[in-house]
Amino acid sequence: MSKPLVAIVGRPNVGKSTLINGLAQRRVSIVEDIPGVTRDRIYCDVKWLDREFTLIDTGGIEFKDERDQISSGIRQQAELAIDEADVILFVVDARTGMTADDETIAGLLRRTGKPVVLCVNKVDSENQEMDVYEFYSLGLGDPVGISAVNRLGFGELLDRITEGFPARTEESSEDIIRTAIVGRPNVGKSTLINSLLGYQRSLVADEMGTTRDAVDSVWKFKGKTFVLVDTAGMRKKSKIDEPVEKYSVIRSIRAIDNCDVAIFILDAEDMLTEQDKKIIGYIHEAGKGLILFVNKWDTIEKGNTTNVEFEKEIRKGLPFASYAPVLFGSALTKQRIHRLGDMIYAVAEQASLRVPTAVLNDLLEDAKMVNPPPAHSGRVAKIYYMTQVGIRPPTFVMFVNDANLIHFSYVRFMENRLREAFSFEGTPIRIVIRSKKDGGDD
Ligand SMILES: Nc1nc2c(ncn2[C@@H]2O[C@H](COP(=O)(O)OP(=O)(O)OP(=O)(O)O)[C@@H](O)[C@H]2O)c(=O)[nH]1
Ligand SMILES: Nc1nc2c(ncn2[C@@H]2O[C@H](COP(=O)(O)OP(=O)(O)OP(=O)(O)O)[C@@H](O)[C@H]2O)c(=O)[nH]1
Repeated sequence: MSKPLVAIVGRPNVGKSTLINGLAQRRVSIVEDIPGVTRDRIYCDVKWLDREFTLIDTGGIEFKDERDQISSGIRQQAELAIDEADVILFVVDARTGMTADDETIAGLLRRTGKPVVLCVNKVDSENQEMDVYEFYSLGLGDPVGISAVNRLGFGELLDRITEGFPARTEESSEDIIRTAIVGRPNVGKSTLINSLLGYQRSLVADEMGTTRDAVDSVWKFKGKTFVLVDTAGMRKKSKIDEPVEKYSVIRSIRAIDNCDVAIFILDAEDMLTEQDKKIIGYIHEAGKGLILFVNKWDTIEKGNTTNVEFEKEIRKGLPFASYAPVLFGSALTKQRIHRLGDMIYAVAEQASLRVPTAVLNDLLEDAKMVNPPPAHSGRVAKIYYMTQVGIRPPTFVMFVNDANLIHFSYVRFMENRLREAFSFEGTPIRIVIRSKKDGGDD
């Protein structure tokens, strides 16, 4: 059930971004413009036949360091991918031909034993196909020639990437709620899990960082079963100047992909960082339930309005996730953590809520009266009806005469109406606008 992770590595300018954009499926999200999230996209979901995976551009995750030499940057990138990915997609450039950096990366990849798909980009026409052959000497198997710009060769490339992946299965184990515990290093993830479980887990010291899935913990609470998916312990020993945070990003993404509800932990002493916003943006875009837990609340000197002020500050930084409940507490002293079980359960329920079409259309009629959809260059938008097509997250389709006439602000207005009526606390919702020729049936 875990969605495989594919990491792209390669020198700058070989066409990694172009390839990612070509492979990405457009996510249907009602929030189109999340600051810092959609602009530098570091991941995307790819579906191919009955397989799916998450594609990560490790280059996009890398933290810039002025003094960093290019080639050491590449090495870090590649090492990161090696540690975390199920398959590595190594992109080289047919136009420049093989370079010393390519050989360095290939050397690293060969030693890992992980599956590597060697992708030769910029093979734009048939008479360039010979350019692919020189890359055999990298010792990484048959190279696949593609042209990312022209979207050529994608079928074969995707076949090769997904060769060993499991076929997608429908929802499994309804009553277990998978809960990802996410947050920067040191915010108290492990402490929280231990406190929830009521005992100290013996964490296996795994220097290779490969067996973390084994520490998912089963937590029983009020007759319900939760699986706590841990992302802690990301720190690698002994490597000097290791940018710790970049490890947490990939681990977090993997845990989020496989959860129903994510608890994002903030440190009461540091508050929101850009990195936090990115990860929370990812939770939102992935359509997962979200609870914000402000930990280490025991360390804060409190006045009457302290948590109101904190909450305001957090909400200001996360305008797209205003639906997420915020809880203040302490994993160490256990203050308020007993509330988390009920909260997780409530959020999971909200994410699975189904609203009957008749009820939705009553709501729609009301909404249209309060705020008729505006005309656009002389044309009037008509909204015919609305229906819910999915859960986790709740997803609605609104049928209209012309989707281009429905402005984003109107979608947001509808979202607000839906939330006023049904709450959907803790879960994103999606509204898809679809054009229909007329109001008649079909
Ligand atoms: N001819 C040709 N050019 C391509 C192809 N794919 C990408 N390019 C060009 O190669 C250049 C680099 O592409 P990017 O996708 O930005 O490369 P990148 O690997 O993401 O680069 P970094 O962000 O620097 O790591 C751009 O000018 C692209 O238009 C291709 O299939 N054929
Ligand atoms: N005062 C206080 N300290 C806490 C609290 N929760 C955790 N800590 C301390 O914060 C430190 C880090 O806690 P961990 O639980 O290891 O944090 P983590 O997020 O799992 O860290 P990584 O494994 O690095 O990802 C430890 O020293 C904890 O004792 C809290 O609620 N209050």
